[in-house]
Amino acid sequence: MDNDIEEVLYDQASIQQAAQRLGKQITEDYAGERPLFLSVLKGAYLWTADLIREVDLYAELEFIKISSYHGGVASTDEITLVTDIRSDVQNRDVIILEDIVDTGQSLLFMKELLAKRGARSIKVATLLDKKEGRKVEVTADYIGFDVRNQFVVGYGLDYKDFYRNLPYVGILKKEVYTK
Ligand SMILES: O=P(O)(O)OC[C@H]1O[C@H](OP(=O)(O)OP(=O)(O)O)[C@H](O)[C@@H]1O
Ligand code: HPA
Repeated sequence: MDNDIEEVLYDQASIQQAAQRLGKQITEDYAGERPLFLSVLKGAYLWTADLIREVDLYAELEFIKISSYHGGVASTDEITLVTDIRSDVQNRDVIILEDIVDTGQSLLFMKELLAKRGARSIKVATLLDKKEGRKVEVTADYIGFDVRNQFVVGYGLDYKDFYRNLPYVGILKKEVYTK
């Protein structure tokens, strides 16, 4: 798998540091509150595990699964809710956990869904923010790293459902997805 990677951008140690930085920030910002962390599967599973352990709050964790990509590098405008949560988000302070915000369409979908269900506040903690990729206007509140407009994989992020288990985030070689 390593041979398919052009460049390693963030190794496990830097991701750990980002989780510590954001976890501390969230702990301060939500002092005395009981936020609901909503992790967006599949991509956010590793980042969720890292970040949540750096948060010193009575926090709940839920997982939701949506799908925006059809296994390739190009995005689609269609987002589908694959697996919903059971808990009630009404009047809750929700923190969405994402691995990456790219076009912003997945995040917008999530924010609209939570707003419709009556969440009291909605914030977003993402490992990666690819601002140049935006097709819709949406912002993240807690950002691990800003990435350039390149296709990245690893640490939860996939290409055709592979590479999620790489212990770092890296740029996928172009020839891998153009061949
Ligand atoms: O900002 P966007 O362009 O919408 O892209 C970001 C979303 O795309 C990826 O999920 P994907 O739908 O590929 O599912 P996955 O998490 O199961 O890989 C990623 O995990 C984000 O949720
Ligand atoms: O760069 C990316 N890599 C993997 N999945 C993604 N989903 C949106 N952007 C990306």
